[in-house]
Formats: sequence, C-alpha cells, structure tokens
Amino acid sequence: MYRRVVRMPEADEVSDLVARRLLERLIELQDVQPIVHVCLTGGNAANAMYERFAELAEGSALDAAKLQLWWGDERFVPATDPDRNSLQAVSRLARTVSIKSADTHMMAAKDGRKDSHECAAEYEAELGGTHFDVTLLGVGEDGHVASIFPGHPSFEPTTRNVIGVTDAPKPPAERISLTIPALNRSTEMWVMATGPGKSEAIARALAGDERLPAAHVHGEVATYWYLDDEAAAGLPEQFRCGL
Ligand SMILES: O=C(O)[C@H](O)[C@@H](O)[C@H](O)[C@H](O)COP(=O)(O)O
Repeated sequence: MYRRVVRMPEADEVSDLVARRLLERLIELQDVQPIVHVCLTGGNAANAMYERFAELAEGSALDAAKLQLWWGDERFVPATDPDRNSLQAVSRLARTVSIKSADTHMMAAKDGRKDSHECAAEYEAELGGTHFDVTLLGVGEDGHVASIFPGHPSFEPTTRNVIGVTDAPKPPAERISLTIPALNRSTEMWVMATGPGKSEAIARALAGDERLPAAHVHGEVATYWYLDDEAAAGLPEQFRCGL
C-alpha cells in the first residue's frame, strides 16, 4: 500500500497544494467514471483547503454533476448552527462549485426528535456500501480523525460503519462519525495537518502507534499525508520528504 508524506513550509501552501491536487484528481476521475464519491471532513485545515479549492475550481473543467459529497463526521448540533462541518464546507465550496443538494449527503442535525445514535443508523443506511474515491481527513492534537478519539468509546472495535459519539473530548460533545473501517473504504486517503500542535500526533501516527486513530487510516491504493513543516517537525529524517 502506497504511502507518501508531502511536506510544505507553510500551512497556506498545504491548503493550496491539496486543493490543486484534489481538483486535478477529481477531473481525472470524472473523465473515466460517471460518479465520483468524495468524503469530506471538518476543521480549520479542511476549511482552508475548501476555500482555495473554490478559487481554483472557478472556470475549471470540474463537472460538479458527477460529484457525490459525503462527510466522515459531523457535529451533532442544530441544522443552522455554524459549527456544522457540512455547512462550513458547502458554504465555501458552493461559492464557485455548483453543488446540487441532491448530491450532498449531509449527516442529520440535532432536532430534538432523534439522538445521534439514531441519526448515525440513518446515515449508515444511506451510505450502504458506498466506496469513496477520495477521503479527506484532518488530525487532532490527540491523534483523532473524524470523530474517532483515542481512549474513547468511539475508537472501540465495532462492526458498524457509522456511530453516534457522545462525550467527545473536542467540542461539541455529541457527534456522528464514520468508523475507521468505513473511512478506509476509500481508494485514496488524504490526511492534512498543519501547525506545531500536531507534530507529536503526526510523529506517533506515522510511526504506527496504534493507540491513535490517525495510525489506522489508509487508502486501499494510496495514502497521502499533507503536512506543513511545523506538523512534520517530529518526523524522523526519512519521512521528511518534500513534494
Ligand atoms: O469535526 C471536526 O472537528 C473534524 O472532523 C475533526 O476531525 C478535525 O478534522 C480535526 O480535529 C482537525 O481539525 P483542525 O484542522 O481544525 O485542527
């Protein structure tokens, strides 16, 4: 299984590179398949990349009609809460990418009728056996990915593909998340991390420390770790490859 660590000096260069490569990859895929499934994530690194992606996509050959957007996790808050990963992503991407709501598979919002576990079961049914062409992830300082947290029930082995998460260490406490096996049902896994706070988690994850969820994610064909120098600072020399 191919793994590549790509390191850029600054965080904005990581956003730019990932956005460029994602646009390039999606255009390649749309030319050879009718539908392209992308699994998105939340957080600052991802949002910065979505903003750059929207700039680059304007006037490009991207055919949004072929895109199906999914989420690896969602904060279980009311639909209009700006904290929602899907709102943050779509508000940025839709500036230039004509995403039809029919092609965006947002996880349910908190509406007082169903809890996160029930909504997770609904998303699991919607997801079915969907296989992602590209899955994007950020990494938390504790080594979490999506809403799978180390030393937390969310990280316990399960046969489920989507779970409700409560008492999450990263607010908000209630979330919905794909499990690691479901995230890994991806041809390519793209992991983004920037800033000094991630250096220990990145070093441990790339060294295979299985206590971290980030150590368990991989694409079936390729896994790319896009890091800035600060997030890569804890890596041994052989990992610190450039482009
Ligand atoms: O709901 C969330 O918060 C995200 O899905 C989460 O998994 C995020 O990707 C990481 O915490 C990294 O976030 P930053 O890029 O903001 O550090």
